[in-house]
Amino acid sequence: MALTSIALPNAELALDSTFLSPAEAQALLTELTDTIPWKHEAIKLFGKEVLQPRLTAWHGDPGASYRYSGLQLTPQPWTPALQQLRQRVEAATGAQFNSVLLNLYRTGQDSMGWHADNEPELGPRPVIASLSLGATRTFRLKPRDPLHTSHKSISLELPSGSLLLMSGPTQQHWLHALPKTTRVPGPRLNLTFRLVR
Ligand SMILES: O=C(O)CCC(=O)C(=O)O
Ligand SMILES: [Fe+2]
Repeated sequence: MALTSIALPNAELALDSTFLSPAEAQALLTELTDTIPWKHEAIKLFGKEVLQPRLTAWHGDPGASYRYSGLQLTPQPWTPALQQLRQRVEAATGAQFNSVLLNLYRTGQDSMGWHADNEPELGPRPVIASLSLGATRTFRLKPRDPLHTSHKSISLELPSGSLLLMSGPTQQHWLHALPKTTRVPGPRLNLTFRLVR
């Protein structure tokens, strides 16, 4: 299959639900879960330190450092598996990436809150390629400025092996999140490939 665009005003979204075969996705899930040096980071929320509800890792080219919630993240080097994935994702999207943020949602209780990936180092129209492995989780998008749009939020199911491309004005006009679920679907690993300037 190929990337198929999803119509949404003031956004540019495309999804390939079968970018990797189920067997490839399962093998990668096992390899990355076991070999990536996962961290459980604290972030400051209203002046209070809290642990993020997920494990994370940041890999990339040496220059691709990233400022995020007051943390200066220096990337770990590409592993052979991540480097190979980067090349496949670049070939499929026609875009270039110099870093990848990995998120491991251990259970349905791990999650990510509403945000846009709009840090200045990503530039004005960031291209972000998001690869999902493991349990299918619901990815939600809602308008950033609900008072000036009649558009409702949308939900996308992201199955194992799927590739979601967010580009153009998406980060400027929309927020996204990965809510908790009680469906207890097992672990999910997500990789977002980014270009940091
Ligand atoms: O896990 C996902 O699908 C979303 C991850 C995400 O939004 C991010 O890493 O910025
Ligand atoms: Fe994001």
